Amino acid sequence: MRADLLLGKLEQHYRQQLPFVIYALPGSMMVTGLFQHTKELYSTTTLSEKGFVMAPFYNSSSLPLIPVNRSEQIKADLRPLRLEGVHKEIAEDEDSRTRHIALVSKAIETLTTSELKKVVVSRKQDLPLRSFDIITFTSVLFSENTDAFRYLWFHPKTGMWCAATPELLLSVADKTFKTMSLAGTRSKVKHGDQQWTNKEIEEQELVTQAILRDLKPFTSDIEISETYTSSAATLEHLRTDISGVLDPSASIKQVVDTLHPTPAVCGTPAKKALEFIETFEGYDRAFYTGYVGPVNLDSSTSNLFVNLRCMRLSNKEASIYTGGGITVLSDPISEWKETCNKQQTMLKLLGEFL
Ligand SMILES: C=C(O[C@@H]1C=C(C(=O)O)C=C[C@H]1O)C(=O)O
Repeated sequence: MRADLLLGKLEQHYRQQLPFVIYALPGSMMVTGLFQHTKELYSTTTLSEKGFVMAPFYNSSSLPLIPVNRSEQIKADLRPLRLEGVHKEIAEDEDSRTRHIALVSKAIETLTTSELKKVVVSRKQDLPLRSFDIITFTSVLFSENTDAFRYLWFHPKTGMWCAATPELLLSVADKTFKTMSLAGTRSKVKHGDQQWTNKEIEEQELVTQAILRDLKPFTSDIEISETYTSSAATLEHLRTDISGVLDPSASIKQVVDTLHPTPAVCGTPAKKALEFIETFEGYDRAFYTGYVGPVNLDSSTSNLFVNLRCMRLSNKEASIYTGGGITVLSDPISEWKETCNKQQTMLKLLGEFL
């Protein structure tokens, strides 16, 4: 019943172009929806309000927020409405391929001749939709990739965005925190039990070290897991879990501002990587590689995820955003393929609308 109620509310809000967000934490089919009463664009500069935040990649002091006290909150178990995605191949776009390979080659050249050690480069692919039905789409989004954090956000000022992201940026409950270092990508089917290459091991280690360095001033009792293989849809990544205690004086915003953007989505040194991205990537990442999630909800816990395996949607078009970390050991053609593989997570949700 609650599931029908939630989806009914969603359809009505979308028809009226009223802001809403629905989301589910990794491993859960319990979906929370926040349905804002008016079209106003609320924002936060401190992450101290209760609500759902949607932060862009590029530094922005004011972050879009759907506040709990301006919304109706509905929770529902979406298990009864389970719906599988439909796999549909799309043709490789030659122009995008040429452009991405040139971008990766430029990155490798810059890495060899400067102090830049890693840079994450990305692309956006626009796909026309034959039709779009928000209820079917939502059912598939929340049925697939249940290990990921899934959300669907709509605001008339930002458009509609969704993701099924495997990457936690920061979760905080009672001053204890969790985060992860996630990098290195390979296809699950192809590699089976094979070892990871040095390129991937080094690339992920760079991310772990940067996170530990950035957290040091605010934290104590840090625990670091072994680095292990973690699966995300058809892909696998290298992952290290990091947890500990936040200093009583540290605010979530302070910690997030030092972590974001991590070298998993930007590079290292961060400033140089950002300069490269701004100069050569050639498009606006908008909310891709920003962070999203509930803040100060459910007994004051916050769960922020990196906005990956995401897309922007309208009734007519989907724009899928994907990228990958480049080091001097990268191969441009493999990097192109990696972005195509990463697109599969979102493509499977679009299946019947393409
Ligand atoms: C940039 C993306 O993913 C990030 C980059 C990875 C990589 O370079 O191997 C792996 C996981 C993510 O941290 C993306 O999915 O678009």
